[in-house]
Amino acid sequence: MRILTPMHPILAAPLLKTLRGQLIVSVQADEGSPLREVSIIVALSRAALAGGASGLRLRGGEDIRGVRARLEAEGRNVPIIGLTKNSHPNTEVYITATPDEVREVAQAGADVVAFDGTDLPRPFTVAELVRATHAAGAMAMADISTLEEAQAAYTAGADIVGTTMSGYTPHSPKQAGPDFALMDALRAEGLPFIAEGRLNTPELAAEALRRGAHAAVVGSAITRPDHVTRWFAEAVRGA
Ligand SMILES: CC(=O)N[C@H](C=O)[C@@H](O)[C@H](O)[C@H](O)COP(=O)(O)O
Repeated sequence: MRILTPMHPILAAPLLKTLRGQLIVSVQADEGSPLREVSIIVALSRAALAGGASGLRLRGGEDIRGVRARLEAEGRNVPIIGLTKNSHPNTEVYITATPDEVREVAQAGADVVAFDGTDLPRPFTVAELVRATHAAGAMAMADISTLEEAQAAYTAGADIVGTTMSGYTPHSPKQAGPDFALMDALRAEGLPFIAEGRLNTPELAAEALRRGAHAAVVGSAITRPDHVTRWFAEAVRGA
């Protein structure tokens, strides 16, 4: 049986309500990937929705516009979390780092803008990115790597945090699996969160929900066949 934490007031927003206990699929193709084409991102997104995803996480204005247009043509209104990556030079912060990027993502059709919510040296504060997001009419998701960053993001006005960056900042633990300790800490503090990062099996995604995640974002295991192939190839070669 699924155990969910009691509904936090912040989660009463209609969009977050529709995502409660649901799977969100991240559909991103990195530069150099054979999948780096808008039409492929659209097809992968439609496949994810056909399989039961309730929301999508997409990167860059082009992909967001492409998927939004196709879904609208089909009469479907699917929640989209949007972000940019590596758009701002000279910073370690690589997920949506500036108000301009926030606006690009929101104007392309994202309902939620995901941005870096870590303690890394950054060109704009989390509060500035929250303000830009709200001014653009979207909800603000801070991608964090620690409990302290989550607390600071909520203080700065974020609507939700994601565990996305755990394992990708120098001050968070590197691990092969999801950061369940971070999820437990967020839950213990009563902070709502979306679980994201290395939820590589259905069991791990379900476990994240049992540990109080509002929703689970899965990317690589569903939409990066090159990564999944590498997991298999390495296992086979090491056998
Ligand atoms: C750290 C970072 O850059 N994460 C990115 C954030 O959007 C994506 O590359 C990930 O695919 C996404 O977070 C989902 O995670 P996973 O692919 O592990 O299921």
